[in-house]
This record gives sequence, C-alpha cells and structure tokens, in this order.
Amino acid sequence: MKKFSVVVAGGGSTFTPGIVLMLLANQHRFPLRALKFYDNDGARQETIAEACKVILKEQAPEIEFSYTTDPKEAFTDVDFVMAHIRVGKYPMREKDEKIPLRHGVLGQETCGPGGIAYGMRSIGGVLGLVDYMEKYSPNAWMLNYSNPAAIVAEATRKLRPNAKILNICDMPIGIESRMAHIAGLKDRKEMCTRYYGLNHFGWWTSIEDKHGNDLMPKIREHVAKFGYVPPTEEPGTEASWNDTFVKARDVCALDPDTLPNTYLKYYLYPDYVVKHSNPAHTRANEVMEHREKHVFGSCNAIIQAGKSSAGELEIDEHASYIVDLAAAIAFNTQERMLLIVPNNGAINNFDPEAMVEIPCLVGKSGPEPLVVGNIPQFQKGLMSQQVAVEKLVVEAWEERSYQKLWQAITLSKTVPSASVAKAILDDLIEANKEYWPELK
Ligand SMILES: NC(=O)c1ccc[n+]([C@@H]2O[C@H](COP(=O)([O-])OP(=O)(O)OC[C@H]3O[C@@H](n4cnc5c(N)ncnc54)[C@H](O)[C@@H]3O)[C@@H](O)[C@H]2O)c1
Ligand SMILES: O=P(O)(O)OC[C@H]1O[C@H](O[C@H]2[C@H](O)[C@@H](O)[C@@H](O)O[C@@H]2CO)[C@H](O)[C@@H](O)[C@@H]1O
Ligand SMILES: [Mn+2]
Repeated sequence: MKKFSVVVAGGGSTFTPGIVLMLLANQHRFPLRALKFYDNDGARQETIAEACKVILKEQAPEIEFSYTTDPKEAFTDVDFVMAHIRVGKYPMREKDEKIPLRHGVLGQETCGPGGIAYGMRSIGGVLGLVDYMEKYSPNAWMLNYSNPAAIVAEATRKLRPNAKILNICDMPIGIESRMAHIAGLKDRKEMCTRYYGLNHFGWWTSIEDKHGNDLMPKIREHVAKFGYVPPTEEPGTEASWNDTFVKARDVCALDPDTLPNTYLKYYLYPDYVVKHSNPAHTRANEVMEHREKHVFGSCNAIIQAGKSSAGELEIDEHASYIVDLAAAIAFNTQERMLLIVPNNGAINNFDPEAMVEIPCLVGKSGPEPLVVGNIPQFQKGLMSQQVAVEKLVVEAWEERSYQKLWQAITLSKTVPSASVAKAILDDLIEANKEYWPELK
C-alpha cells in the first residue's frame, strides 16, 4: 500500500496530539512515510512536537518525523496538508468573545461579530498555507478545518478557486455520534443521514439505519425533551458544551421536520445566549483553563519523562473523519461525507455560489455533492441572510472595505442595529490592528 507524507499546519494546536494518535491508530488504512508539523509560533509548536516525537518513536519509529517554522521545509514533498491554525491564538479568541458582549451582543468563536473578526484574521492565514502548498507540493490536497470554516471556505472559493482544498467540520460528526447513542446504536456510521446548510448553520432531514428504517421519530422525540444528551451521558463533556447540547431541544422546536446543528442556537436564541454569558469569563477562558492546560501539561510531562505514559493525551476519535477524507482521496473510496462545497445547484432554490455543507461522495478527484433539491422558506431565509454576511466579510477583506464589514456585522442575525454593529466594529478594528488588513 502506498505510504503518504503529511504536514500538519498549526502544529502547536491543542488538537495536534489527539490527531497524531488517531493517525497512528489508522495506519492500516492510511499509512504514513513522513509526518511534519508547521507553525509560525516555534515555541508553542516545540512543546507539542517534542512530545509527539516521543509517541512516534514508541509506536511508529519508521515514520520520518520533523517540525519546522520554515514553509519551504514544511510544504515540500507532501501529499496532504492537514490545516488547523488559529490566527491570533486564544488571546484573540477571548477578545472575539468579550468585545461583542460589551455591547450586549453574543460573543462566540465562529458566530456573530466574534466569528466575523476571526474570519478577518483567518483568511490571510489560510490563503498563505494554500500558496505554500501550491508552490512546494502542487499535487497535494489541503484538508482544512481552520475556523471559521464558513468564511474560510468562501474565501478559498472566491480567491483560490482552483486550489485543491476541502473544508470540513466535526460538529455534525459529534452530534451524529450522540444521535446514534440516542437511537441505541454503537456508532454514527451505522446511520445514513441527509443534511444541508452552511457550516455551523444546518439541519438533518433524514436519518436511517443501514436497513433503511427511519430513526428521525425516535431521535426527535428524545431531542425535543433532552436535547442531544443521550440517556447515558457522554464522558468528559464540559458544562458549557452540555448546555449547548441541551438547548438543541428549543432549537428543534422551530421546525418539526428537521433536526438542527447546535450552532443555530446562537442565531435563533441570541438573547438567551447573552443572558447566560459571563462577560468576564467566556469559552476562550474555559479552553485556556482546561484543554490548553491539559494538553500542554501532558506534553511537558512526556518530554520530561521521555515516555508517553507520563502524559494523559487521548486519541481524538472524532478526528477520524480526517482519515476518512484523506483515504477517500488517496484510494478513491467514494466515502460519503459532509463537506463544505460550492452549492452549484445541489440546493436547487439557493445561491449556486454559496458554500454549503452537504453530503458528498469523495474520490481521487475530490467531492461529488449529492442533490438536496428545494429547501423550505424558513431555512432559505435564514441561510440567505447568513451567507450574505459571510460573502460580505470576504469582500471586505479583499477590498479592505470598512463599509462592507459594517454591513456584514449589521446583517448578522445576532446584532440588533447598525449603530451597535458600528460600535462593535470600531472596537474590533482596534483589537485586531496586528492581524486585519487596514480598512479604508
Ligand atoms: N472545523 C472544525 O470543526 C474544528 C474543530 C476543532 C477545532 N477547529 C479549529 O482548529 C484550529 C486549532 O484550534 P486550537 O484550539 O487547537 O488552537 P491553538 O491556538 O491551540 O492552535 C492553533 C495553532 O495555529 C498556529 N498558527 C496561527 N496562525 C498561524 C499561521 N498563519 N501559520 C501557521 N500556524 C499558525 C498557532 O501558533 C497555534 O499553534 C482552530 O481554527 C479551531 O477553530 C476546527
Ligand atoms: O470551544 P471549543 O474550542 O472546545 O470547541 C469549538 C469547536 O467546537 C466544535 O468542534 C468540537 C466537536 O464538535 C466535538 O465533537 C469535539 O470533537 O470537540 C470539538 C472541539 O471542541 C466545532 O465543530 C468547531 O468548529 C469549534 O471550533
Ligand atoms: Mn466546526
């Protein structure tokens, strides 16, 4: 079987160790000859990389491992780029979440003004990775899950239309795992689902088991009462995430014929979210206090002891969708996966140039979207507004346009007025001076 060379862009990510452990657990179906990390923060990356070096030596010494901050070294001779960068890192995520709250608007990583600010930072970062890949390994594919995936996907569609990049998200994976447990199944892959929307803004329309039995009624009955919290709680779910899964019961009330992505709570219940937010302590603080502390603490312990058992790093099971995708391209498996792709008529009554999250069959030449057909007025109206926000952000970045970014924030369903939007925008410009292009 052919062996592949992968570079992880954003090697210093808290998700990198879990993904490395997942790659090692999937060598039978996606074998590696080389694994590289690339990051523009050498110190952050070094801690993660040195710990992963110990793990790789123990489990797969035959895989050539290295890490670098040099793009040429990182992107030369690679088959796949797995990209999970966070431009501005957690300190900027904290500002994305706290600045809108100062103005009575929800602060969230990928939604509303926070997501727009994050998008304005991410576009340049991800396009830079695409350009390195095309310069040093023109035949490679980029599997991107750097957020905000919706805005990044629109930017790559518009500004790098020929790039071999696939934009993906693990939220539907996480929710489907819970749905499977609610339905009494072991694994989400025992289900066949139909879904449509934008990234972090979608709905399931059909969920069947492998025999074609309709699971929607049973799952929906549970979700309407308990949200996406299975009868036996998923271990390790943090309180704020549990709140989000429970809130799905109110989100699903809006449409009895579908089941919602959890992120719709931010657009349908923004007042609830603001009321339950602590402007002094947001999700970014929780992640720095928990995931970041846990991952870097474990990595340092592994480095000190020189053995992986000194740490408590866990395999990121959900991340196996990344190998599903890489294997589908490498071996033309025609895997059926949710990807963020140009609509191009798949949703018949929606903008053909929108980037939509829909089921695709994936083979060596990339994704082939499945037809969705017409969508109802409720979803069409919501998606039209949200996709216009995402498109305006990319236009604002490309044209350095204050006006268009003001329009984007004003148009967001999470923002009450143009005056509040302008106040938030002016604060975000000040906070992002190091990262955004200068707007005129
Ligand atoms: N698509 C999804 O469903 C999904 C799921 C989980 C996480 N994510 C995304 O994965 C990314 C990583 O998340 P995290 O919490 O581990 O963040 P993190 O801050 O721990 O790691 C991000 C890394 O990216 C690096 N980086 C930033 N800008 C860079 C650039 N221009 N070039 C190279 N490296 C750069 C940082 O130095 C850092 O080491 C985020 O974008 C997050 O939103 C996406
Ligand atoms: O607040 P965070 O950083 O913990 O999570 C934000 C991300 O949430 C989603 O990814 C989840 C995933 O859905 C869940 O199943 C599990 O694997 O954890 C992931 C990260 O927490 C979402 O899809 C991402 O886009 C967000 O960045
Ligand atoms: Mn996501």
